[in-house]
Amino acid sequence: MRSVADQRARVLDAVAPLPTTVLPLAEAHGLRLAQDMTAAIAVPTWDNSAMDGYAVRAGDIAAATHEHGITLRIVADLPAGSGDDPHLAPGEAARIMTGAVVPTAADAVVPLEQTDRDDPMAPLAETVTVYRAPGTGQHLRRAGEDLVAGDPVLAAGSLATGAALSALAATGHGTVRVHRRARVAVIATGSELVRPGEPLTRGLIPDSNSLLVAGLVREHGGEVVAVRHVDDDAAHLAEALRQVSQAPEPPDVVVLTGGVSEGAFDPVKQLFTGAGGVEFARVRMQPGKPQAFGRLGDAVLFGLPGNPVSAWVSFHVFVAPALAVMHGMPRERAAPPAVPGVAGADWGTPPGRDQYLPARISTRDDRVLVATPVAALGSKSHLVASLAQASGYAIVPAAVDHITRGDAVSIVRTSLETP
Ligand SMILES: Nc1nc2c(c(=O)[nH]1)N[C@H]1C(S)=C(S)[C@@H](COP(=O)(O)OP(=O)(O)OC[C@H]3O[C@@H](n4cnc5c(N)ncnc54)[C@H](O)[C@@H]3O)O[C@H]1N2
Ligand code: MOO
Repeated sequence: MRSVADQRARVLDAVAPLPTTVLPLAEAHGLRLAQDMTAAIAVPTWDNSAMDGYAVRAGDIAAATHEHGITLRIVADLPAGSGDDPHLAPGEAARIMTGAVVPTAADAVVPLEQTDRDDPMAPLAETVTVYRAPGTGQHLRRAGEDLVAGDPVLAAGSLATGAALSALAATGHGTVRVHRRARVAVIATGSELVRPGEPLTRGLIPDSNSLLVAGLVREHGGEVVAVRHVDDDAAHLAEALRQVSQAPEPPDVVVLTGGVSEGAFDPVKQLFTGAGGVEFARVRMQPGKPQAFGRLGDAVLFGLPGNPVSAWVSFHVFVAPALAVMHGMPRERAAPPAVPGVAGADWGTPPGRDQYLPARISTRDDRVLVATPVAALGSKSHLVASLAQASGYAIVPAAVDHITRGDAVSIVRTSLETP
C-alpha cells in the first residue's frame, strides 16, 4: 500500500497554479492573490473625527472646566462625507460627525457629551459651551496613521477573505489580480442513489456525496460547474464525462465518488482500468484506501471512494491541497497543517493503515487541542450522519493499535466551527 504522503505528492505533481485574472473585489472571495498588494491611498485617508461633537482650536478652550465652561460660536456643520474646510477664527467651532474631515484650522474634537449641546437630535445651535479642556489632537484620527500609500497590505498567495478584501478596498483598490477559480465537475456514481428527499424503495439510499463534495469545493474557493449522478454503468459514466468535458468552460477538476474498489459493478474502475491516464492506488489510510487519480484531457480526475466518510477524508487530504495549489498556494504549504493534540476519548484503530478519524476539535485549559470522535463507532466509513459534527480529524499512525483518552494524536482542523 502507498503512503498518504506519496499519494499526495503525486497529486500535487499533476497540478499547477491556474492563470491569473483581474476581478472586482466582490468576485474574488475565497481566491488567492497573484501579486503583492500595496496601499494606493493612506488609511485613514483624511484627518478625521473619531467622535460626534465639535471641532475646535484647543487653545481657545484650554481653561474650560466643569464649573466654568467656555462658549464658542458654531460656524459650520460637517457631516461625514462633507468636502468643506471651513475657516475657524479664534472662538469659533464646527459641529462635526464621526468620520468627517476635520477643518485645517482645528486641532481637537470635543465629544458632544462634554458640551451643553449633548442632545444629538437637537437642531444646530448658534453656540456651544465646552466643559472640559481637550488635549491637542484629542479625538483626531490622523491621515496615514494606519498606513501610507505604498505600504504593503497583502502578500501574493494571501487568501481573499472578507477582511483581506476590505483591506484592499480601504487602501484604494477596486480590483485584484487572483488565480482564477478552479472549475470543478462532481459526478456521483451508484445505482442505489436517488435525489435527496425522493421516496426510497428497498436498496435505495439518498445521494449525499454530491452535496458533500460540491459544498467542500465551494468552501475551498472552487466553482462547481456541474453536478451529475450516473448509475453503475461504465458507458453512462463515459457519456457524463464527455458532456462535462465539452462544456464551453470545461472543468479543471473532475471529482467522482464511488465505484473505485473491488465491486463487480464499479464503473470508475471498469472505465479507466487499462485505459491509461487514471491510476488506481491503495493508500495506507482508513478511511480512504481505494483512490483513483489521473488526467482526463486537460483536467485532473479524482475517483474518491463512495463511502461518505472516505469521500470527506479523501477530499481534505488530496482534493483540497490540489485546489489550494491551483489557487496559488505554494506547494509546500498546500497540505493542511497537522498539529499535536490529545484524544478526548478511547477509540479503536484499524490494523495496518493510518487512521483519519473525524473528530470534534476543542481545547482543554485554553491551550491543548482535543480530538473527540464524532461517531460512537469511530472512523468507520459509512457513518455519514455524524460527519456534520466534525470540525477536523485525528491522525493515528498504523502502528498504534488502540487510543486511550489523553494519548497524543495529530490533529487537522477542517473548520473553526465546533458544532
Ligand atoms: N472486497 C473488497 N471490498 C471493498 C474493499 C476492498 O478492498 N475489497 N474496500 C472497501 C473500502 S475500504 C471502501 S472505502 C469501499 C469503496 O467502494 P467504492 O468506491 O467502490 O464505492 P461504492 O461501492 O460505490 O460505495 C461504497 C458505499 O458508499 C455508498 N455511497 C456511494 N456513493 C454514495 C453517494 N453518492 N451518497 C451516499 N452514499 C454513497 C454506497 O452505497 C456504499 O455503501 O469499498 C469497500 N469494499
Ligand atoms: O478505505 Mo475505506 O474508506 O476504509 O472504507
